[in-house]
Amino acid sequence: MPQHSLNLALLQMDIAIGEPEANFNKLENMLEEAVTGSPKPDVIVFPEMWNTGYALERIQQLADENGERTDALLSAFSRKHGVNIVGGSIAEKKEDQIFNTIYVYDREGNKVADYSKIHLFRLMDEEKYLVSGDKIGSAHIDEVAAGVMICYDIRFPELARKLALGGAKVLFVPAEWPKPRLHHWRTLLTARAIENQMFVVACNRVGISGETDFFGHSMVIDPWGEAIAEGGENECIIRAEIHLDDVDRVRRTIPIFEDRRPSLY
Ligand SMILES: O=C(O)CCC(=O)C(=O)O
Repeated sequence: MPQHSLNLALLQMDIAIGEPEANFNKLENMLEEAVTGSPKPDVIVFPEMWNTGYALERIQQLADENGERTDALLSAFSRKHGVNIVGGSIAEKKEDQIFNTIYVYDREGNKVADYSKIHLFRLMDEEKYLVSGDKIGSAHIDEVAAGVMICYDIRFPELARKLALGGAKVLFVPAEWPKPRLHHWRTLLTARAIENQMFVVACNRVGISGETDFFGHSMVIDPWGEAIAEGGENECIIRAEIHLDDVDRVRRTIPIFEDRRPSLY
């Protein structure tokens, strides 16, 4: 029987650019804080590229080789604390290729899904240093069907729709989304929630890296488009409880999935 509610903890962290050691330490501290605080989370989420930040010119040296260090930490932590993890994303090195990849863990420490960002963000030169993934990301978290995507991916409504049509009721979005585009961030996340009648759980970073200033504003948005939690611009843990029945209720109220006309578009 699928779980009917999930307690979430979003680690809205600052990221030290090009310093995996500092970032692993920071993450471990915030993970401890997340599981010792109340309510204990069912799912912990963190931002995009949390291990290295956008140190793209040195990414070949800095990226996690086959994700081994990340896997060791997140697998052990999720098993020890019996918690699901949507592990932000990391710079992951496979042979000489670098991917921007999310790992998802269940409460037993099993890696149940991975997803490498499929839309690389040219404004931040991602396409010059990273290789895009070639599959979409979905997972079951305590039997709840979920989709995962990364940052710029939210500008592609087809992707969220495909995940929703595949059954997803919750969409997790690790991000490093900078100023000045707060209006885009909030609007696009809210639109993905409303049009797909799903929860959107988006975890952004805070802090300044070089000339780029990240505004945080991590959000949990319900299937009616209301923000039920939103961070400010400081490092913090954002907690929220989501009730999965809300998805079915909204989908019954305005049955867009029955009213679609895919033969016409
Ligand atoms: O689409 C945007 O405005 C921001 C995207 C971004 O920063 C990213 O994908 O890393």
